Amino acid sequence: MLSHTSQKSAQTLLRGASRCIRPAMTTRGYAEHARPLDKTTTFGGKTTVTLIPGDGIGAEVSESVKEVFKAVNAPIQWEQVDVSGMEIGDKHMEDLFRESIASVKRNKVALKGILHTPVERSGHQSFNVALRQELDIFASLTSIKNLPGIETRHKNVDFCIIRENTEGEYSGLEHQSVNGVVESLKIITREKSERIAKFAFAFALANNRKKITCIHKANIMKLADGLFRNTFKKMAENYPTLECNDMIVDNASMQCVSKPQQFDVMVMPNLYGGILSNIGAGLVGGPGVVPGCNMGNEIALFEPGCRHVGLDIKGKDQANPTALLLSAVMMLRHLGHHAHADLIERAVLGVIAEGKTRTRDVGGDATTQQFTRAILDKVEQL
Ligand SMILES: NC(=O)C1=CN([C@@H]2O[C@H](COP(=O)(O)OP(=O)(O)OC[C@H]3O[C@@H](n4cnc5c(N)ncnc54)[C@H](O)[C@@H]3O)[C@@H](O)[C@H]2O)C=CC1
Ligand SMILES: O=C(O)CCC(=O)C(=O)O
Ligand SMILES: [Mg+2]
Repeated sequence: MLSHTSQKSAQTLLRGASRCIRPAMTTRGYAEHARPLDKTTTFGGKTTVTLIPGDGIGAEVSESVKEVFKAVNAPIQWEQVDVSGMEIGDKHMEDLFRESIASVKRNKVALKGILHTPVERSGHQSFNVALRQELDIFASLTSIKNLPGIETRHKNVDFCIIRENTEGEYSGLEHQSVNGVVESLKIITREKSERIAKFAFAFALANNRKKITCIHKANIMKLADGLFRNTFKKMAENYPTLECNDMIVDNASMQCVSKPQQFDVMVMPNLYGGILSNIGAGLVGGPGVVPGCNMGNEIALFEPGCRHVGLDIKGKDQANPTALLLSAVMMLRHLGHHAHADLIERAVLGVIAEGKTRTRDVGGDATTQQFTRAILDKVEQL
């Protein structure tokens, strides 16, 4: 049984989850999450969505999404905020960051690229992480699925990574107690472990998934990951129809690259999600093809599932826009625009399956613009 206070928050969450998650009705079986649609900003049949292109390849792949949305007449009005994580300490950027948060809070739905966080500077919190914490978009979802046409070592890969998005190793609490000794705090709370476990089970049921694996390192972090794992196990008692197991993160990484078909839904603390979503992306074609989203009780923010900035190819017209396009497809489904979502998805997957026009990351030589053009042509044919 859950404690009294936890029961209360679990009940709140239950209400949130039941309205937050609707069954998938998708051609690819992507999760469809939803928040009450009446809270979106909709005028004249168009829903206003915050667009944060981000750094690196963000501008180019966002351009691709905008072109495709225009071609299919998707009922979306973009509210674009060009915030960047590159300019540390810049007052204008801090203002834009606040503006992006205000915009997402207002619109409740966003599409986002990735903001860069320089490794070498201290005293600068990642805008990506700050955004997730401030908006309390606590559940990160990455869909790892083979795309027909992209040759991979493993076939029939289809699993979802659900990652706690607001605490754990990303708490940003570090200090040097004495010179040469750094303490970095990982925060795991029962409340947030319960809400992510609850989310994962509700998600699995709503999306006709059969099995949930909790990933942890409770053999070493007995208190922190022990709490995460025990909370998951308690929650599992409420879901007798779902098969549950747990796995240490080291083994899970090995299992992922050797027998990925054993996984269906995986739930885990923050950093393990970052690592496993990257391993997962490697299984199915790389960061350019994996979509994702971040869900809160009211806000949904869609962004590429393994969150790469791509500074090295910025402005070179080489980026694969598929990850952002498929994230945008998830967003359209979230908003109930199924016909537009299906059309874009069929066009994107159709071009990939044909294999004539492919970006370099998946073995071709097409530019971002050529790949986008091929999708637009495909839309015309469908
Ligand atoms: N460095 C940062 O500022 C941030 C890093 N991260 C995380 O750190 C990890 C590694 O990040 P980085 O080293 O910055 O990786 P990165 O952004 O340099 O990406 C790695 C490689 O994948 C390629 N790539 C990524 N997306 C692509 C696309 N759509 N099309 C074609 N090629 C693409 C890049 O060009 C690059 O060669 C990731 O897991 C990411 O989630 C997350 C947010 C910010
Ligand atoms: O924002 C960052 O700099 C890193 C965040 C990260 O690793 C992630 O979003 O997966
Ligand atoms: Mg990461």
